[in-house]
Amino acid sequence: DSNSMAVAAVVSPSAHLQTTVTHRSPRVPEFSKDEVADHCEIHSCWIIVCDKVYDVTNFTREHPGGLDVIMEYAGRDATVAFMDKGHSKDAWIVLSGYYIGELVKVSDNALTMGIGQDVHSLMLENA
Ligand code: HEM
Repeated sequence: DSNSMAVAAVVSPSAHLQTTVTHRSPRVPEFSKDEVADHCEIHSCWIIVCDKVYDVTNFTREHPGGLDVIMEYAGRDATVAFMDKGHSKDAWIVLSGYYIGELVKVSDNALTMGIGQDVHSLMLENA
């Protein structure tokens, strides 16, 4: 029925704007901070950069800057570290190859109240 259909504008990792029709399930996978945090090991290493989630498991050993600096951020937000190092455009392209989805957005209200991710996790748990 028409209620279960939604038209969504989705920005793909390659930054092409697409209009797509979805049937309740979101087109781009979304992960909570807790889900990302579960992937903090050498055999499964996810990181967050600019609210996007990357599975860099197969890259850690190839990283020109070394395995350790990435593992320091395994399961966590590496935005500041990644930016501070001043990675090249190539590094951003390499990173984009490991994109798996978006970090869940928290409602503006929750953010304004300063509660953020915690509230969203509770909502998911009680859904
Ligand atoms: C996980 C995503 C990451 C990717 C895809 C990535 C990619 C790269 C690439 C391609 C280079 C080669 C130089 C360049 O192109 O800029 C590089 C170098 C480097 N990266 Fe990363 N990097 C990542 C995360 C990090 C993090 C979290 C740190 C933490 C500080 C870091 C620190 C460095 C350092 C220090 C170098 C310089 C190595 C050298 O002396 O040549 N990288 N990275």
